[in-house]
Amino acid sequence: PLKPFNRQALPRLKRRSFGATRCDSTTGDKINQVSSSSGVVYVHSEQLIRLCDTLLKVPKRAGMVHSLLEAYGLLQNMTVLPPHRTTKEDLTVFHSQDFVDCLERLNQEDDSEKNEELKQQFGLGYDCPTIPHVFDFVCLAAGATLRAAQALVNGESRVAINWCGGWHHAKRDEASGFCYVNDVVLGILKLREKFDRVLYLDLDLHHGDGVEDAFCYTPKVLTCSFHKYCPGFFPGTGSVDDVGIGKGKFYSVNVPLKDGIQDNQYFSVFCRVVDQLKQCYNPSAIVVQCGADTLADDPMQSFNMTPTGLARCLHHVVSAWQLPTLLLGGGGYRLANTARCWANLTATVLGCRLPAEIPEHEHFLEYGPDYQLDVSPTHRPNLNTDEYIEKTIAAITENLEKISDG
Ligand SMILES: CC1(C)CN(C2CCCC2)C(=O)N1c1ccccc1/C=C/C(=O)NO
Ligand SMILES: [Zn+2]
Repeated sequence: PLKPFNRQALPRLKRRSFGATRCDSTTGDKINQVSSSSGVVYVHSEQLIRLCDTLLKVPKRAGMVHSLLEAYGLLQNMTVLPPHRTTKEDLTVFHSQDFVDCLERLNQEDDSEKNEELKQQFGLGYDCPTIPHVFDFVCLAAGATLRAAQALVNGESRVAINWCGGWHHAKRDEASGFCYVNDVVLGILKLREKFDRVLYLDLDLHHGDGVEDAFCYTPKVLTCSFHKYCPGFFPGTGSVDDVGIGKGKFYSVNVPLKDGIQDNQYFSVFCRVVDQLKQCYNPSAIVVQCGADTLADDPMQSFNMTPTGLARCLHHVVSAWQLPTLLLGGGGYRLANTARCWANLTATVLGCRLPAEIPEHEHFLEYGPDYQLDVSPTHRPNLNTDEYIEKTIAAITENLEKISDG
C-alpha cells in the first residue's frame, strides 16, 4: 500500500495568493505570500512610541498597541517603515507659522508659568498641557501619518497604518481637545497630491471638527463623522445640518448619535451612510480615523461598541472597496481595550483571524482578568431609537442627493 501522504515532509510552499493574507491560528504567521502592492504598510519607530507614551492622557498606550501587534505576529505580515521627521515647513502646509513657532519654543520647558498668555492664544492650557518635548512629538506623529500617506501616493501599498495618529481636533492655529497637530489634515493634503477625491471617515466618539473645518469649503475632500452629539459634549459641533459651505456644501456629512449605541445598530447606520457616499461621491482614496473611545468599557462611558463591531465597519469599506486606505488612531482611554481594538482592525485589513487568547508579552497582565481579545458590551440604555436613526439618515440622504460623483 502507498505510504500515507506526509504533509510535514514537504517544504513550506510559497503559494502565490491573490490579495488575501491567510494567517494560521497560532501566531498570525503569514502562510500565503501577498504581493507587496496589495500589502499593508505600518509606520513605526521606537522614538515615536517613546514620545507618544509620554502623552499624559494615554500614557504607554502606543507601546501597548505596538507590543500587542508584535505578540500576535502581525508585524511579519506588514512592511514596517519609520516616520518622516517633519520640518516646520511640512507643518505649515496646514498650521500657521506662529502656532508652529510657539510649539517649537515650548518644546524645552514643562508646563511652567512663563508664556502664559502665549499659551492661551494657541489653546495650550488645560485640555492641551504643554508636555515636555511637545514639538518633537508633533513632528514625529505628523511625520508618521505623512509617511503612511506617502506610501499610498507612491503605490508602495494599498493600506497604510499609523496608530499614533488621528489627532482630529487641532486647528490651523490652535491646539484643541488634546490634539496639538492635525496629522489627519496633513495626511489628506498629501493624498490629494495624487488622488482627486478623498473620503474621510471619522469613527471616534467625538466629532472630527478640525478635519471638517479644514475641508468644509471644498468638494475634493468629503468628511463624514459618526459621533456622540448632545448638549455640552465636546466639541459641540457636528449636527446633521452641518453640511459644509460654498463649493463644499453637502461635502461635510455628520451622523450625530446618542449614548448606548451597540455594534449591530452602528453597523447598519454606517453601511446605509457610506454606501451612499461610495455611490454618489466615488472616492479615489479613503482615510479612516479609528478612535476607540466608542468602546463599551471606555471611561467616556458613552457608546457601547466592541472591537468586533468596529472591525465589521472597517471590513465593509477597506476590504470591499479595495481603495488606497490610510488608517489612523485617535481617542481611546481604556488602554488595553484600545490595543485590543487596533490589533483587531490590523488583523482585519490583513485578512488574519486572531486567536481569542491574548498572547504572552510584556503588557500581558494589563489584559486581566479575562486575557481575551474581545470586549463585551455592558448593560446600559441605548438612547438611539429607530425613529431617531431613521430621521437622521433621511436628512443625510436628502443632502447627499445634491452631490453627484466628482
Ligand atoms: C483630556 C481628554 C483627551 C481625556 N478625556 C477623558 C478620557 C478619560 C479621562 C478623561 C477627555 O475627555 N479628554 C478631553 C478633554 C477635553 C476635550 C476633549 C477631550 C477628548 C477628546 C477626544 O477624545 N477626541 O477624540
Ligand atoms: Zn475621542
